Amino acid sequence: MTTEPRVLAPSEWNTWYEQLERAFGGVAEAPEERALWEALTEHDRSLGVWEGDACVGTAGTFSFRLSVPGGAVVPAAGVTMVSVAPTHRRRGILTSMMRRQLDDVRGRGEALAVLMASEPDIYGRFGYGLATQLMRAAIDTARVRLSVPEGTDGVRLRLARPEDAAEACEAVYARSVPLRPGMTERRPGWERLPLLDPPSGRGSASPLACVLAERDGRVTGYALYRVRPEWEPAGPAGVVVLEHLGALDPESYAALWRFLFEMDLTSTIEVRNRPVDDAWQHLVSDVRRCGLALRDGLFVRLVDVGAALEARTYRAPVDVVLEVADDFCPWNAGRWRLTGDAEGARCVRTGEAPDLALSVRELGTAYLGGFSLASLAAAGRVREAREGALAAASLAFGSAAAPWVPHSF
Ligand SMILES: CC(=O)SCCNC(=O)CCNC(=O)[C@H](O)C(C)(C)COP(=O)(O)OP(=O)(O)OC[C@H]1O[C@@H](n2cnc3c(N)ncnc32)[C@H](O)[C@@H]1OP(=O)(O)O
Repeated sequence: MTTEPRVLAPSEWNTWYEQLERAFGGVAEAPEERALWEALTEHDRSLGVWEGDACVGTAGTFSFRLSVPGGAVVPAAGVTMVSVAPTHRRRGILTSMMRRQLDDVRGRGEALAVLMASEPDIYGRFGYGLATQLMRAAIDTARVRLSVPEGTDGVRLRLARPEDAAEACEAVYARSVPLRPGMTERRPGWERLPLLDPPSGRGSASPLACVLAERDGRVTGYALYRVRPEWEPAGPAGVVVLEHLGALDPESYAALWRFLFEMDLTSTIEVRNRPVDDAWQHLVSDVRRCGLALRDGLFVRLVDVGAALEARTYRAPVDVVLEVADDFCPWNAGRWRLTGDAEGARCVRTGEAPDLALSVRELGTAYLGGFSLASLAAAGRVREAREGALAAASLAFGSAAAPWVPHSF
């Protein structure tokens, strides 16, 4: 008999995780990767559905702190490790876990839940909206030239072992978090994620390598990368695979990219996950030869509409009444008056006439400023009831930097 989801006991973790691995195809993760996810699992926030001793459903939650427009870093439930046994699919087990999980998140007073989806089609029904995109690229460095700003030559580059450089890289990362919505503060243990480098995950590429940018003896940027040597009849055609890059100023940023561009015996940089507004696009001579591609990134769900809309700031003054539909979390449904600007915001229940009507999913999509309310309205997903309200709110919800999540979870 299938029971309701219940909280995971630490001793059950192996059985629970085996169910997750099976649902993803049954290929066992490398021991070091498994060990890291075990260490990061928050047992008291992880749910299992059991049939006797057999685990048939899993869902985890990480206690993230997420950057939102305006620079505040706020609690957010990071939904993860979701699976249902192939023998038990499509009979409502995921729905029961989503129900319990969102009730728990609400009980903890977290206004946001976020996730990265294995398939984008799954989570809209639970009120999650696609809020960020990530950029991929394959840059033809044999044809594309890079122009760097003045001062770049003053940046010193130094190779380091990734483990030895981790503390300095993390310090750069930490300073970037409030500057870009969607980034998460790294809680203890998470600094190991960018260093994860199991041989089975490298393909024919090298182990992870690290280059540091330094100015006046201070680390001002880093890149974690691999090299995949390849040879063609006409000569070398190696690939630089960029895993992570962070920099505190334009010169350090450009010096790191120049390093990647000029690597001997390579002619491509493979970019796996960068923000859509990443600045290297303005340094290259021919963006068309950079093989740009977009993919869905973070999905956001407002668990408490009022608290979530008050947690961020707004690029322009806004005063708007939102009529929100929310079937899965009905405590959010109804009218909210949002007033705010770049300094702060208030969002309270109201009985006034609505200016915009939308579902909580659209609010999630617009929340980090990565997609505009105007584009959602053009798709018929936001309805304007007062002329001018859409343009004003759309402007206010924007973000100076495109929201982005630097890693999967
Ligand atoms: C954040 C993360 O961890 S993402 C990882 C998600 N996990 C995976 O992709 C692993 C492989 N897949 C699975 O384990 C399962 O198929 C799950 C978890 C995706 C779905 O579990 P189920 O218990 O079958 O879902 P459930 O029966 O509750 O379905 C609820 C609704 O979602 C729909 N649905 C479920 N899975 C999918 C899917 N992959 N694509 C589209 N719709 C889906 C169902 O059709 C159903 O729709 P309805 O309400 O209109 O009838």
